[in-house]
Amino acid sequence: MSDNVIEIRNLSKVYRDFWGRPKVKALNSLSLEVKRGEIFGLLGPNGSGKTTTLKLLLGLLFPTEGSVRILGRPAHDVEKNERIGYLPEESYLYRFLNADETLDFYGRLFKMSAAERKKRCDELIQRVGLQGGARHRQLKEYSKGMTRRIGLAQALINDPELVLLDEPTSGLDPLGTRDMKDMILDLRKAGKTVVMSSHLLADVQDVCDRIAILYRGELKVIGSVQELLESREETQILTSQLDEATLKEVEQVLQRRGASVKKVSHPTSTLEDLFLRTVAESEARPGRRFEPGERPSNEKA
Ligand SMILES: Nc1ncnc2c1ncn2[C@@H]1O[C@H](COP(=O)(O)OP(=O)(O)OP(=O)(O)O)[C@@H](O)[C@H]1O
Repeated sequence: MSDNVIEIRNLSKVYRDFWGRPKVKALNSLSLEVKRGEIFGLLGPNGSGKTTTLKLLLGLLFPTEGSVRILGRPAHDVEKNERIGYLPEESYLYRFLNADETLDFYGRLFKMSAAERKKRCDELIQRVGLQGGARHRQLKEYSKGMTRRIGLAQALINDPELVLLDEPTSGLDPLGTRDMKDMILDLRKAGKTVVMSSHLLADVQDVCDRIAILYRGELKVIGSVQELLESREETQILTSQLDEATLKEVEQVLQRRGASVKKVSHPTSTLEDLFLRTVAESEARPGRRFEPGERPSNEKA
């Protein structure tokens, strides 16, 4: 069997107006593959065709031209959707159900037995962090972050091989974002394939193995994140703290070899990291306040 979970060939989509006249060319001759077990990111500015691509993969839209094969089947084959999970950009869940009832409802759609539904529901609620009181509250009372979590649980109810996530981290605070990213990485560990669209480039960089950048419906860049971002003209060496004399010696060695030191600095961590450490430290020690310029230690609280 092919290693490609998704094969898109020369895919175009033209949206038509009420009278059937072409209105918008949302995708123009897109070709790409997604391999089994990878996390693939679809990037692009507003209106570049990301959601259209995801909907074409699900068979919710018909292509104007080209073909899509997904899990070895044509995209219009509805049976393949039993092996796919989908988190849409906007939540379409029933507002008056609680988390348990929501997952039970979707479990029934997949014809799962009552015992199976109960087991899967417990597992997923735990996995997306909605255990405790949240589980029994109606979704209309949920925050954005909680809504995204139950949306992900719903997308995973059928233990899908392929998960399509439209803007999974949009509207989440840094804690929710970190959890969502960890949940996506867990899916890869479990051998699933994930395709996600996002505007949030740092999130994509953190989790995706490969990305494609679309612009006005056309594929502009595709490749592994590592390869695309790596600078091959420079070398970076990270060492323990060096004193002035040692630095001078290193510089002299490099000069003798025809190279030069362009920058000497201390590595910085990310703002996400600082934020998460501050929250963890505040939870662990509620009375603690940091002086201006002071920060929580690098050790995980
Ligand atoms: N149902 C529709 N009818 C007409 N035009 C549409 C329809 N859906 C999308 N479009 C148009 O197709 C183009 C691609 O839209 P799409 O939603 O796929 O982009 P996107 O990359 O997901 O954008 P965003 O980042 O804003 O979610 C846009 O110009 C959009 O206006």
